Amino acid sequence: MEKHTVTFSATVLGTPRTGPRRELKRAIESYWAGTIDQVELASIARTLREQHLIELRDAGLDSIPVGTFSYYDHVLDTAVLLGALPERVAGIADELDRYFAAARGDATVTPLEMTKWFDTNYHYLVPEITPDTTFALAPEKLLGELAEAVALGISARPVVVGPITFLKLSKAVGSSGSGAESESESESGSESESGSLLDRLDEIVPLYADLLAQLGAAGAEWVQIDEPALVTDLTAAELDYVRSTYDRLAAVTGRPSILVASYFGDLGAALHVLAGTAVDGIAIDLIAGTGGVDSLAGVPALANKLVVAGVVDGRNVWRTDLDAALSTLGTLLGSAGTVAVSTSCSLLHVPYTLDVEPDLDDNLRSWLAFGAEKIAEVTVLARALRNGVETVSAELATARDALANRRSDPRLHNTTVRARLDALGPDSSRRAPAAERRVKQSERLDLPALPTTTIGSYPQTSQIRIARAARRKGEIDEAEYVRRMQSEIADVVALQEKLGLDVLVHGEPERNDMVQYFAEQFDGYFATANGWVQSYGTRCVRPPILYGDVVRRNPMTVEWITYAQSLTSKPVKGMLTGPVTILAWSFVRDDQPLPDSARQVALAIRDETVDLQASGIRIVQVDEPALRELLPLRAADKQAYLDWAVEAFRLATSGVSDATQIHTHLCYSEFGEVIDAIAGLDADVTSIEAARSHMEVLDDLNAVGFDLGVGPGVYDIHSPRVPSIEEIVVSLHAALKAVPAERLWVNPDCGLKTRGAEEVGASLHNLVEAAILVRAAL
Ligand SMILES: Nc1nc2c(c(=O)[nH]1)N[C@@H](CNc1ccc(C(=O)N[C@@H](CCC(=O)N[C@@H](CCC(=O)N[C@@H](CCC(=O)O)C(=O)O)C(=O)O)C(=O)O)cc1)CN2
Ligand code: MET
Ligand SMILES: [Zn+2]
Repeated sequence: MEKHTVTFSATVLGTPRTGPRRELKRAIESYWAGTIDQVELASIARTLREQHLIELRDAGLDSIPVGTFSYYDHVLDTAVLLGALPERVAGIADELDRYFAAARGDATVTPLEMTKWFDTNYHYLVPEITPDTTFALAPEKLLGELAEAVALGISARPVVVGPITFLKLSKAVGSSGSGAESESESESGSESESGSLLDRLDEIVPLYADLLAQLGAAGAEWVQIDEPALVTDLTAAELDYVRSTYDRLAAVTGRPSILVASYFGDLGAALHVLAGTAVDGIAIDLIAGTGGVDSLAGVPALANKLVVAGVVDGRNVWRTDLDAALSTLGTLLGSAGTVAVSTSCSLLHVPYTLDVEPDLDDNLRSWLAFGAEKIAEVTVLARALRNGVETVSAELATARDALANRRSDPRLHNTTVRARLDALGPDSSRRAPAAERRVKQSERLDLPALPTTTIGSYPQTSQIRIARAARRKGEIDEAEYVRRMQSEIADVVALQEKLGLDVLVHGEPERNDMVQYFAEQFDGYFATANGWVQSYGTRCVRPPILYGDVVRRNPMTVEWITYAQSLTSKPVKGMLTGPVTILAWSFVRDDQPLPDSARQVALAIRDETVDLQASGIRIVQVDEPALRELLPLRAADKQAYLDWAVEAFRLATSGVSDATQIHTHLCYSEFGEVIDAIAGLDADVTSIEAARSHMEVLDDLNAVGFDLGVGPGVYDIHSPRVPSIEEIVVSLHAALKAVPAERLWVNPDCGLKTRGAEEVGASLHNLVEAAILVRAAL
């Protein structure tokens, strides 16, 4: 390290930001609704930031990340920092409204595309870079947040998304002025097109250099440059870009010390490259990384750097094994110049604190650590390094006891479930050939060509949420709650009948969330009361905690679906969430392999499909929107994942007879790398997000010989815009070029729960009319 460097010992790479009680979410939504103004919003946001900074300092961190606050998304913030918002929002004079227009669109502007942040359930906005993009530094937000912290006397470390990651996550679009809609060639965004964008480093690295100098002048001792893209497979040319970029940034005069933060996996070859530059520190994820601490010993250049050791899991909720972490840190001291203790990644992905979870039993509580508890673990470990292990012996003993308590808990092993899974042979997850199933199903269902349907949810109105909140508080009893939900179901069924849809749904009003709803009904799962985690923008989820063997206590959906079916002679689809998605959107066990957990969840879902069938339900949809999300970041690990993921889905869906039609639904992703797996699911009908990708997914499916039913989404439900009949007709004709009419279904892109009732009625009306027109012309 350079001699001026002041080092630190305890930090985290980032923190949650929506507010411990979702205060920021509520404030932003109030601003959108026009009930508060910008001044009030800014003041709420500032108070939240300042309280949080003080908490982090008082907890004992001696370097505190700033600039990680966001009104919507940190990648969008980086686009603003670099002056790279799309041309189509440039005309919006107000800065904040321009920002929100880029994030969410408005009456005239399509928003940036949203996609998954690496293998997490957080979504970022994909910056669009055109040949005409002229980058320009806009550091006010970051400098402002730094100044707030400095004024509080806090040792603040500004955080920015790094230049390599920024360009790798951005998408190249044709030319300025054109919206995302017209950019078919680069719709697959980030990954495939990224090579070409790295040649724009020459334009943005000077801005980062300027930023570093300004941060140094404003009093920052350290800056954290996040480069999670470095844990993905990089070509030799890309590694050269890493080298030249950080050589250039390290050469900036008056800069703070530079910490390059990697997370979500191993740096691999990029570690040697980074270590060979003059950056001062590297943050290493010692949880997700499989190379482990020993691989660092072979990097002599680390001996003059600060290694920020991610030994506390930033993405899962288990209490840290402090003895194991200390041993890792001990090994690391042999290869690094200096060691600081940290979380493995930003705490964005975990809830704020266990303190607001009244329903946890003492045992389970003792096994867990949310944000605040993880910060405490970091400081204990840092104290052990600084002052000796004996100074934290009480904390180590508590951790040891909790771990022992967890290991011996009977809830971790259910012999019935394990015996049932052991008894299943490989044939238990195979159905009869698709062609045989098709014959039996079409006799039973008697559907027209191009059947119309929806993906499951209808608008989650405030009426619905108020009823659920009232039930939670005991203000209404179960019978009244059921009555209100049934009345919602009856409305949704009546609406679908009126619109003339062919396959109906019950609308999912009773579900707080498509994963949490099921987790609440499984043994082995704990659903939090306040464990909110940002999913995108102001939308949050409460990932449930899988801690033991999974047992379905009772049928979970049968009464709701059969009620809906009792109201109509048209088929109503049973609606379930698949095992991969249930796990992807949960905090999962770390004491057994994920595929083992997947089989347990799959068995529970399989039992539900069988019960639905026995109650007269003819179609069951098992959603797997997160299939792509869990795909490992490195090519070498992908196939093994896809194998167990497909197997789990098939286990969940092969308990029914040939005449029961299995649907699945996939969304939120680019499907290129998982196309074979989609075919492998062997679902009779697959509805898939396609509206924003111009139906290209259909050609990809054809390329792998897919010959089952498919419903490419014909309009984008992420926008309030009502699609016209004509444009849906155009979509359907495009689909018919790739898929014969016998296999084609007509449906939206995804569920309708975030939409308003009026636009849903109008959109579905147009969808049905379009299907009738195209059908007539077949
Ligand atoms: N787990 C998960 N991950 C996912 C998705 C998903 O559906 N689930 N979809 C994608 C992301 N899309 C998402 C779309 C919508 C929401 C969403 O609407 N979230 C809601 C919360 C949903 C929820 O849990 N609702 C509960 C609790 C609602 C609530 O806040 N109630 C109030 C009281 C009632 C009120 O005033 O509205 C309270 O508790 O304070 C319910 O309905 O019961 C929100 O942020 O507002 C989240 C993610 C990918 N990842
Ligand atoms: N059945 C679910 C729904 O319609 C599928 C959503 S995929 C994120 O909401
Ligand atoms: Zn979906």
